[in-house]
Amino acid sequence: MLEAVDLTKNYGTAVPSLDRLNLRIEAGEVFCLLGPNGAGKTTTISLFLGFIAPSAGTARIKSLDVQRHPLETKRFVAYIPEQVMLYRNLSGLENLEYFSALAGQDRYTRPELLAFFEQVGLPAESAGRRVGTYSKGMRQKVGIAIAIAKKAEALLLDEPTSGLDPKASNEFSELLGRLSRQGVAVLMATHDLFRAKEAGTRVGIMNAGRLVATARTEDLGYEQLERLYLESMAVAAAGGGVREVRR
Ligand SMILES: Nc1ncnc2c1ncn2[C@@H]1O[C@H](COP(=O)(O)OP(=O)(O)OP(=O)(O)O)[C@@H](O)[C@H]1O
Repeated sequence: MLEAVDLTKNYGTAVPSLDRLNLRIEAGEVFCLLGPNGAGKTTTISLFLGFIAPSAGTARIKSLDVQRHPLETKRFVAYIPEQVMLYRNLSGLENLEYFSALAGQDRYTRPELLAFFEQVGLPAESAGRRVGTYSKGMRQKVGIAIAIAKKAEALLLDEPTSGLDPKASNEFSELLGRLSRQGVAVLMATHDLFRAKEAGTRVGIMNAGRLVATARTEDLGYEQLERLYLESMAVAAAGGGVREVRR
């Protein structure tokens, strides 16, 4: 569903920002990308979104090369950054209507739009309110509602829960779980090991542009994940392949 084959981005620096990433995320998986600042997480997401072109290798969505099929692949994918970009002066419902229409969906009726709102746990009372009055957690939920309305088959998220309180963050993770159970492939970059363990089906740890370890979250306790993360920093410095941790 989401596939990186030897995906590389080099801005002309000594160390590539992304160095031969090989990764496959199937429909229904939530893959959490962990790693320190500058590891290459946002670069990976930007390549899948076609915001930047790879120096080598391929990013594919539903087997289509993102570079060769920019319009088709954009239709399949939804993106939720740290701050979901919405029109502050439009209501939540108007934003939802606008962005789903932009994604090529037929116009939804008001009850249909309200149903998307309800699905993501946004109170019906807020639907007609200006987004400028929403909390961050509410705006992130509008982002998920847009992904659902857009019928996205892949969801890319870059630190979507940063700055959310634990309850909002937990609700957000539950929504991701629900989307994945409906067959959406999810790739989420995060610094939050706890959230990755809770929300993810798999984790990948990056450092200095390289994917250095992967594991299924069901195979690791939180403390083991933290240990793997810390060990991965040393492994990256020493070089080598991807460490796949299995129970
Ligand atoms: N336009 C650019 N020109 C040059 N270098 C860049 C550019 N964009 C990113 N980089 C470099 O690529 C590397 C990877 O950056 P990236 O933003 O992917 O890291 P990240 O893992 O998302 O970090 P963070 O956790 O801080 O968001 C960094 O060293 C960064 O400085």
